[in-house]
Amino acid sequence: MSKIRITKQFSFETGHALYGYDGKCKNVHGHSYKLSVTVIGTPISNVENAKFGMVIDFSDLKKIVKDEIVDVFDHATVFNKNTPHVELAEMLKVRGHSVLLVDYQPTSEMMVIDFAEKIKKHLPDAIQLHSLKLQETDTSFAEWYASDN
Ligand SMILES: Nc1nc2c(c(=O)[nH]1)N=C([C@H](O)[C@H](O)COP(=O)(O)OP(=O)(O)OP(=O)(O)O)CN2
Ligand SMILES: [Zn+2]
Repeated sequence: MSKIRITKQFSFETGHALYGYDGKCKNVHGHSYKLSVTVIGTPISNVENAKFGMVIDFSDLKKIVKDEIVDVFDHATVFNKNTPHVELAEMLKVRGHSVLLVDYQPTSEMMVIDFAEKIKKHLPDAIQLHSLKLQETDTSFAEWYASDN
């Protein structure tokens, strides 16, 4: 049976700031991120299986990405926990704002690496993560490919 790639697309609104960056993105600002998740596998060939003909049910893939990424990052502001932005994050948190402290600079490159690790952990054994595309703006995106890593 042929190997097939399937893709599901997601979107979420997230704030961030690039501490130490030499441009306007050092300021707290936000993006309407778009994430495309592509997995690869062989369509299930057992007619008795409710998922017959599917690599993975799109809704199962959706649940993984929603639980691990979309619901965590949507309407949160992401800061690098290794910078003085931790103080700002704490102030926002105590006032009830949704803040995420991550162990990396929250560029699209580093976020897509984080997302790849999170998704891989939850995929069934027979399915591999093929690639991710994280679009920060209409003109800027980062891609992760299993074949590159
Ligand atoms: N390699 C990277 N460069 C930049 C990142 C990033 O994640 N990786 N992020 C930013 C900012 O957070 C922000 O996304 C600005 O990006 P930019 O494409 O420069 O946005 P603009 O609106 O200025 O772009 P247009 O050219 O007007 O579409 C900065 N760099
Ligand atoms: Zn940005």
